[in-house]
Amino acid sequence: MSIVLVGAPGAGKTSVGRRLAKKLGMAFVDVDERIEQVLGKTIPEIFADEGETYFRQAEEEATLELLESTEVLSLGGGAVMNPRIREALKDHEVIWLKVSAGQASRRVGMNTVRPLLLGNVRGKLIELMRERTPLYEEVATKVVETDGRGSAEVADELAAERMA
Ligand SMILES: Nc1ncnc2c1ncn2[C@@H]1O[C@H](COP(=O)(O)OP(=O)(O)O)[C@@H](O)[C@H]1O
Ligand SMILES: O=C(O)C1=C[C@@H](OP(=O)(O)O)[C@@H](O)[C@H](O)C1
Ligand SMILES: [Mg+2]
Repeated sequence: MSIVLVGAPGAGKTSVGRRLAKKLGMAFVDVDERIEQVLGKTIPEIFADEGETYFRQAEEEATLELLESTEVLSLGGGAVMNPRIREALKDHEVIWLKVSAGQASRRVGMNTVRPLLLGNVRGKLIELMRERTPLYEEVATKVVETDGRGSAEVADELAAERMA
């Protein structure tokens, strides 16, 4: 059973997952980073060259495989849209890092690393969250509020609970 981090872009999945795994002495993989390694391209390049449908297929394959083999796994924000991924998550500990659209947009800022947010970052986050919040809720076995808290604090709290 893996520890899996889900939530909107900017929730802190990548940063909290990495720190949590380090504290617990467990292996960590970020699905987006794995996809970038395997395809030899960045996420924005994959979206630009191959399109979102291709990315989602690569995401499904990587996520389902890593769920079987990784101790701590950070998913991409849109992975929960996939019913096969939601089904596979039933066998794991799934931590939903909750964040407001305001905080998430401040965290991800204007950078171009997230192609789906290009243009109006806050508006697009609100839209994504409206669609995905019920799905994060559905798959989560634990919910952690991250607004107003640093990623290190969130990770340290999760690690402490786990080691208690
Ligand atoms: N709790 C937090 N408070 C403030 N900044 C954060 C927090 N969690 C993450 N960040 C910052 O927000 C940005 C996005 O974090 P990241 O871990 O990539 O999120 P995700 O993988 O959920 O999209 C990074 O620059 C990270 O340092
Ligand atoms: O919300 C999404 O659909 C996406 C979120 C990104 O991951 P983060 O949530 O780690 O930013 C990445 O998988 C891709 O850009 C698509
Ligand atoms: Mg991430």
